[in-house]
Amino acid sequence: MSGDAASLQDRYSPQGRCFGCGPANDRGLRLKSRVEGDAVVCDFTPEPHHEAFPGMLNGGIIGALLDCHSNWTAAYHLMKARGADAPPCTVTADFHVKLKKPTPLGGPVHLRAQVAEAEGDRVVVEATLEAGGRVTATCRGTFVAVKEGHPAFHRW
Ligand SMILES: CCCCCCCCCCCCCC(=O)SCCNC(=O)CCNC(=O)[C@H](O)C(C)(C)COP(=O)(O)OP(=O)(O)OC[C@H]1O[C@@H](n2cnc3c(N)ncnc32)[C@H](O)[C@@H]1OP(=O)(O)O
Repeated sequence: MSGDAASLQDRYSPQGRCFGCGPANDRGLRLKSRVEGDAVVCDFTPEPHHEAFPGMLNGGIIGALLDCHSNWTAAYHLMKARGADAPPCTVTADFHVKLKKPTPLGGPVHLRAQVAEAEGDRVVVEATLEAGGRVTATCRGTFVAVKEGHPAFHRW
C-alpha cells in the first residue's frame, strides 16, 4: 500500500458523520488513518472524558478506534485491489478486541492495521493499539463491502 499525507477519511469521506471516524462529526473521535507501506496507521490523543477509571482509557472507545481504523484498512485494500479511485462502503461484520493491559491517558495512542485475509467483498484485518510503545489492545475483525440496497451503501 502507499498513499499521500491526507488521511483516508479526509480524502474519501470528508462529509462522514460516523462517531469513530467521520470528519464532520464534531462530537465524534474523528480518527485519521494514513497509509504507511503495507499497513494503515493512526495516532489519536484521547481526551479526559474518554476515561474508564483514573488515568486509563475506556474499553469501548478502544473498540471504536480499532473498529473504524480496521474498516478503513479494509476499504482501502478493496479500492486498490479493484483498481478503483474511491473505496467501497464497508461495514463491520464482526470484530474481537483483546484488552491486554490498561491503556494510559495523557499521550497519543498508535493504531496499526494490516490485511490478514481477503476474499471477494470480505476482508479480515488485524490491528494493534499501542500506548507509550507497548501494545495494550489487539483486534481481529471481518469487514464487508456492501452492495446497493444495503442501508450503508453510499452513506459514509
Ligand atoms: C466513499 C466512501 C468511503 C467509505 C469507506 C468505508 C469506511 C467505513 C468506515 C466506517 C466504520 C464504522 C464501523 C461501523 O460501525 S459499521 C456499522 C456496524 N455494522 C453493521 O451495521 C453491519 C450489520 N451487518 C450487515 O449489514 C451484514 O451482516 C453484513 C453486510 C456485514 C454481511 O452481510 P452478508 O451479505 O455477507 O451476510 P448475509 O447475506 O448472511 O446477511 C446477514 C444479515 O445481513 C443483513 N443484510 C444483508 N444485506 C442487507 C441489506 N441490503 N439491507 C439490510 N440488511 C441486510 C440481513 O439482516 C441479514 O440477515 P437475515 O436476512 O439473515 O435476517
